[in-house]
Amino acid sequence: MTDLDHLGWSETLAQSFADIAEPTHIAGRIIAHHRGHYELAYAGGTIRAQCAGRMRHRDTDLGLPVVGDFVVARLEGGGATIDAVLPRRTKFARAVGDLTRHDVAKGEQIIAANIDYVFIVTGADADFSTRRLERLLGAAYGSGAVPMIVLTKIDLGLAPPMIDQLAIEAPGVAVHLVSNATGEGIAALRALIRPGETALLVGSSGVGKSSLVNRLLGTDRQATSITDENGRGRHTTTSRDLFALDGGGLILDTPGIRAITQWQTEGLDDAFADITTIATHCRFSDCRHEAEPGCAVQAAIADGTLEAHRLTDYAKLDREMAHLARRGDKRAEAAQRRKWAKTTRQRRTGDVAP
Ligand SMILES: Nc1nc2c(ncn2[C@@H]2O[C@H](COP(=O)(O)OP(=O)(O)OP(=O)(O)O)[C@@H](O)[C@H]2O)c(=O)[nH]1
Ligand SMILES: [Zn+2]
Repeated sequence: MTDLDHLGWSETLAQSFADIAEPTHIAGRIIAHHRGHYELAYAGGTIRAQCAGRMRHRDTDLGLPVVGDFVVARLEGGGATIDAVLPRRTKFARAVGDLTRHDVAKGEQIIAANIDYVFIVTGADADFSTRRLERLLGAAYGSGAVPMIVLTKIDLGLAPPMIDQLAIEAPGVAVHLVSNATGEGIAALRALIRPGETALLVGSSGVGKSSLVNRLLGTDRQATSITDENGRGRHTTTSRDLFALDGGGLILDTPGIRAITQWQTEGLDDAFADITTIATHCRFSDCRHEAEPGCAVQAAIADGTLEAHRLTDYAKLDREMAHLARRGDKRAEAAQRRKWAKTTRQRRTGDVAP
């Protein structure tokens, strides 16, 4: 991964670079973001990089670099110093309530940039969470990239209503069937990502994202990111989240994205912890708490342990969130979530609204 074209470099980027770069500058793409530094791929290889001090202390429009960003940097002292982030074509973001960190601009935290596809990975053998799918679709549409659903583990069988359900929940979204165990569908998926294009993987823990990355690469990336010195595994400094595929496409699988399913229900599930806790006892995992048999939430209302208005509020929020997620309006969704979290907090503690 040393050629800029193979990293997704374009005419537009070249123009933006030419507009601001000085003769000592190089262009590169962020392939990993660690606690105190970045890994930068550029024409000369891969190098450890840090942001220039003035970038960290000034509020730029683009904020600090994220994985997938193209940046303007200077090589110095065996490393690189990043002076600017080039304009992002697409950005995958999560809304945040806490704006104290300076990588947070305009109420959203950008997790990955310049992606072309969002692969929503889910196991074909298990039921998926409608709400999670809606959130992921919303975030994907909000990013500007094209969402696609990747059903893994088809060697274990396809949950029969899955395809019909997806047609309803994710209309118009392409569904790809793969098996990381047998390799079925992998070549087709790899061919879909054209040279220079980047696909971001999202999905819950255990759905097979790591296995999918390894399959797409045709090698075990763990073996490439860990050195075995003295028989003990040790992470090297060259770990990366962005991988180049044989066909010229790129895939992005970042730890930041892995936390996504937690934040997506964050706030909401906190505000309605009473209901979500009780709901774990519902007979059906996708229980809507309406008239389903074995609904623990309805039972709790019937025996007086849960007030009926809690469920009414929850259902209303759920409908609104689903609507916003369908519209792909990430910001409105976040505002709505904050509003609800606040209202329910006030209701529960008896505070008076300001
Ligand atoms: N049968 C079968 N098993 C699979 C397939 N893909 C993944 N698995 C298994 O599912 C488990 C989880 O796979 P991972 O690739 O670690 O899942 P992940 O999404 O990366 O999970 P996290 O690292 O927790 O985010 C492992 O035991 C895999 O061997 C598949 O297509 N078929
Ligand atoms: Zn229920």
